[in-house]
Amino acid sequence: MKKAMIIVNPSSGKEESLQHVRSVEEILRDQGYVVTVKETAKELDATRFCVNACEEACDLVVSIGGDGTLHETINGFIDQDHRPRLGVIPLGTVNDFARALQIPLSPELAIRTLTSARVKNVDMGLLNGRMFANVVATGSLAESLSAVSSDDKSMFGTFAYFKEGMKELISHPAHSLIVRYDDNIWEGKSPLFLATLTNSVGGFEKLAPDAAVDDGLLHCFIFKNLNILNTVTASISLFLGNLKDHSDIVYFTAKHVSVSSAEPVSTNVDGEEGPSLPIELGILPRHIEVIVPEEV
Ligand SMILES: Nc1ncnc2c1ncn2[C@@H]1O[C@H](COP(=O)(O)OP(=O)(O)OP(=O)(O)O)[C@@H](O)[C@H]1O
Repeated sequence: MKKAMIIVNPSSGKEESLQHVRSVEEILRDQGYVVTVKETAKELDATRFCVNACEEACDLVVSIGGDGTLHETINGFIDQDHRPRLGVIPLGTVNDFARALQIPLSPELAIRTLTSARVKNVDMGLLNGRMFANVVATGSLAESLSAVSSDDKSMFGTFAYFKEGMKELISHPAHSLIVRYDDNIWEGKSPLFLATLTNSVGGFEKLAPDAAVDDGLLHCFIFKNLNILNTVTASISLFLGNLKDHSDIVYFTAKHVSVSSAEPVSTNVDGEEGPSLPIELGILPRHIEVIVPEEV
């Protein structure tokens, strides 16, 4: 008998997740799964539930929520010999992981994807021993992203991050960062360092068009001291998909990266507040099997 666990965050996005649980249950039962539903009530519940799913040898875990719920869910896979296949129903405000895997952002279509026979083995990032699915950001601009309120996210979606970022850029100086990668070192002032596994960051699907979910690489961007003027040109590059070629951006790929600073600097991991610097980043190539839509 196949076993599936649904992990649902009722607070994600526009707080509509619970409406979709019944349809997910039905579609899984039709496929012969015995289904358990676990509703999160607080931080790290999704991780505990996913640990249980691994220990109970579930075949499938379905995460219903945003990138934060997904981040907590995948961290339940750490050190597990048995890792269930993952299904994703994106109900957050940004949903970078779903965007990167072409999982539909419409809940009804995403739920239908659970019948797909196609799976993809997807890289997971490591940050100080914990996993991440999309992106790590650090610097003053990243700090402002953690400060985006739930109300703003529900009201403005991706634009809430853009709005907060522009505000921060005008009011706060860059931090001194030291970025070490492979045999290289970059030192200087930067308002933002990003390490992404996926093309989509903060809902901008063209931020890192070269980042394939299974290429075993961290795609890194160091924003050099941005001002109002070059922010405009960087924004244009962002929309055109060639940010990595902008003269005020340092771009590289690596398997190991460390970032430190003499100043206290926090991070944003998969859209939620992360640990303070220093951080050590690594990669677990093709670590998790995710259900993705059939090829069209
Ligand atoms: N019942 C709950 N009430 C409030 N917060 C919760 C609850 N359950 C889990 N959480 C927390 O909510 C956080 C955010 O969830 P999630 O990312 O899914 O939604 P979101 O912030 O609306 O979406 P996005 O990350 O796409 O902006 C999770 O990191 C988790 O710790």
